[in-house]
Amino acid sequence: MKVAKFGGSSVASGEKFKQVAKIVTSDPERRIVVVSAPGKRFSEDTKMTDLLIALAAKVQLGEDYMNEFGQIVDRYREIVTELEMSTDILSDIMANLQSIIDIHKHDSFRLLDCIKASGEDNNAKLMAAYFNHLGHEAYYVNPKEAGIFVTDEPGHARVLPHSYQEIEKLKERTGILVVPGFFGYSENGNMVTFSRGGSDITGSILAAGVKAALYENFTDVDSIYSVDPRIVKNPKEVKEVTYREMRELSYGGFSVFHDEALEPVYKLGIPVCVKNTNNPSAPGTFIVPKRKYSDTPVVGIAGDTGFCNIHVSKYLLNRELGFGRRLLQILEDEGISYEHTPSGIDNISVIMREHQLTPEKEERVFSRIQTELEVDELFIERDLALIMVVGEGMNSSVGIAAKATEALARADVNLEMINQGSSEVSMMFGVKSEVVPKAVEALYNAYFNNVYSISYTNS
Ligand SMILES: Nc1ncnc2c1ncn2[C@@H]1O[C@H](COP(=O)(O)OP(=O)(O)O)[C@@H](O)[C@H]1O
Ligand SMILES: N[C@@H](CC(=O)OP(=O)(O)O)C(=O)O
Repeated sequence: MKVAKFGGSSVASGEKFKQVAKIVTSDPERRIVVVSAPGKRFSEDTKMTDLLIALAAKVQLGEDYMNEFGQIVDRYREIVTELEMSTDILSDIMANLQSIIDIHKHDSFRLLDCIKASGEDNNAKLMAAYFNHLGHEAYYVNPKEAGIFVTDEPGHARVLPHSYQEIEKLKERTGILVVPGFFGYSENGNMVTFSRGGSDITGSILAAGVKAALYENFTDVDSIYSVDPRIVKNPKEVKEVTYREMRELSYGGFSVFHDEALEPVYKLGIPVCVKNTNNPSAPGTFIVPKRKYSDTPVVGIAGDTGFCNIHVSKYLLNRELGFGRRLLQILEDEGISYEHTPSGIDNISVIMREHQLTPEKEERVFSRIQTELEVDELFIERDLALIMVVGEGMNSSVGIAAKATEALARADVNLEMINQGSSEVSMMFGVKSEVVPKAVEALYNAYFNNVYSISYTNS
């Protein structure tokens, strides 16, 4: 049995629905289909999820929302019309949206989450109806019915372990099962979404639950490339990448696959294949437990913005018992998670996602660090980006770091931070956000086009 997830770009129009149906029905193993909400039809288009967020904002403000409501229904109408299906389903979609608004209009968080989830929910109903329209046995399966239970953290849900036993029961069902991506149900029955791009997570949870032979993730590119194709034109395709490498690359900014989506499948060793809905015969990229990496120690280079760094220094910090713990405790008390903590003898930096540090939190955190830890120096650096050079083969190669620093120096990129974890599967560079494109391009040229002088050898 295979689980096939189709991203927003693969279900953005009636034409794309037809392509999805062709792909699914061409392989009887493709029994579980996960769909996102309709994505962009062209680069300036707006994703359904963003239209829904705009609708929720209007409702929250108590303003007239008929324009946003109309745009959402029109997107579905366009698909239904292109598919030459009955427009009756549009009344169901309108009734569903209106009832979410009526039930949750006084609870902003819940309203936003349920409206966001409706994008995939209504699209899955439409996809199942389309399979039926073509004469196939297919069912819309709500995530509650499928057994996807999650924590009650709107916009950040995590799967609850007992889900997997429930999901396994789907194996007994017949026909094509169409499950909406992006959300599950909390124990008390609320619809709760994963973070943005989270339909990838739904597909992975289902693949793990039914112990699928393969989790296919259909998108709009022929493969995962060694660098974001929006930064470097026609980059090298990646044929195989390990779970560990992919986790680092997704975290580092490869938006093609959600960075939390590997956890469910990697424990069971279920392979993932990223494929193109518009070119399904292309082999795609396989994400696997192990790969041969002797010829390509570096598999990819990723960059992501939106970080900041709180830097503290204190004379004889290294002798002060519990300093790091107390510093991180202050952040924990404010509900802030940190990403990295590079440190020197008398200083430590805490790198975190910038959006977590609201002005009020920043004021409290700074005042507590100052008074409780009595530091000599305390400042924040904003607009930071992290660039990751990733590859399992790096730990047995000499000269990899030298090549990176040479390339960055020649591209006139100032390094704010260098970090290499003990796993040696990645190297991380902190840079200012605005230099990400040139830094990534310089690194790509260094590793994949060999334009710089330093070369590396196997140790
Ligand atoms: N390294 C990469 N390899 C391939 N695509 C990438 C990479 N980094 C970023 N992308 C972008 O990810 C896009 C696909 O992800 P996304 O838009 O979320 O697709 P979907 O609509 O299928 O969920 C591609 O069109 C591409 O622009
Ligand atoms: N529609 C949601 C979830 C998702 O996974 O979408 P996509 O497959 O288009 O990345 C979002 O935009 O975040």
